[in-house]
Amino acid sequence: MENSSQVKLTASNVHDFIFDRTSELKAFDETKAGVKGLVDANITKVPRIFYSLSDDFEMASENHTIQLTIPVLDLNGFDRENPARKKDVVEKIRDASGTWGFFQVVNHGIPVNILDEMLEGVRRFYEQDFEVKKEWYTRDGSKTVVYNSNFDLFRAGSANWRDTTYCNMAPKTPTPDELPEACRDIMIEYSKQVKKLGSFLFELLSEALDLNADHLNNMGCSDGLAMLYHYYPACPEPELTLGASKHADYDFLTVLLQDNIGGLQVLYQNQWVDIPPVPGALVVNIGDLLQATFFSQHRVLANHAGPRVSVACFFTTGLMTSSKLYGPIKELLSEQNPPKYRETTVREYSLHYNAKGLGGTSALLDFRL
Ligand SMILES: O=C(O)CCC(=O)C(=O)O
Ligand SMILES: [Fe+2]
Repeated sequence: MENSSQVKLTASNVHDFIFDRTSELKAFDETKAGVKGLVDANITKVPRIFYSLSDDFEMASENHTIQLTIPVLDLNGFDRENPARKKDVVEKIRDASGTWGFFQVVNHGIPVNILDEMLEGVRRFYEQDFEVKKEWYTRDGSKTVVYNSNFDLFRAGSANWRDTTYCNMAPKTPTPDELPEACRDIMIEYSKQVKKLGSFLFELLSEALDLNADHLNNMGCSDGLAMLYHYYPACPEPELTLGASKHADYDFLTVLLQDNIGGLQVLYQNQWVDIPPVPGALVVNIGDLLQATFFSQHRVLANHAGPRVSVACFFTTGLMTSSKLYGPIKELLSEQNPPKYRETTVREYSLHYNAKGLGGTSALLDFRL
């Protein structure tokens, strides 16, 4: 018999039982304090807007059957006059890019004090006085510096446990007074160094693809550099949410600097594999626009141990408004290797990616031929 005190769900009252997600998202956004603001307010429970969808947690890291690690490549002693050494590095890059879409590099030429100061600068930015920081909070993508929590807050299935700041550093570098005082000098210095390293990596990647060394650089792959610095506060219930949902990057190549907390994982043959912090190393990952057959999908776990900080430098193109088409590299096509994706402009691809947000199916799939 039906219990009369039990309320029955009907078409007219169903909305009372489904939490008003949009209002909660809006309220959170209006605080301009991000996830860090929640933690500073000493919350002990993760708000529902951050609950991950179940398929985000599919294939949890506990299910690992074999212990795998992505390759760590030593760029030390790399010398154009030393063909044997060069051949070795190029082969390793070819291997790592083809199987993982990810590798780490050590002895990459960026001094460790610059890496440390970059991470320190990111901490200074997020941990500064809230009244100063909130002036940078915006969802207006035309601003030089865009700080907010979850660029896809109102589009994604679940919000991520992190705050992010976005800034284009090349081809046009902002002047220091356009950047946050907490980290302006190091943003300029670090991105200069990453740009140099990026051109070098594109040379190696070109050779790994059996192209002329300058092919990818000539295509404009290293002209544009977007810097994203993230802050993942310690999470009271890391089993309920993610620092970053599963995604691939929308660029040609990403150079990522992470601190020593950990949590970054790459999806490899249906398993989540940890990308452990290696002192002094930078993580390199192939973005969608350089992707041929593999998706280098990755995510970041939320963590009791935070805050965790990281800096992702996205190599795009200097020509965000250009109609230049990127697609299968003609030199690499053959009957056995037909084109898989249609051509697109960097602008079209970024807009499509942005509209989809993180956590869903890969944006690249929508460009399959
Ligand atoms: O914080 C990290 O380790 C990863 C960040 C990331 O995946 C991104 O910015 O696209
Ligand atoms: Fe990413």
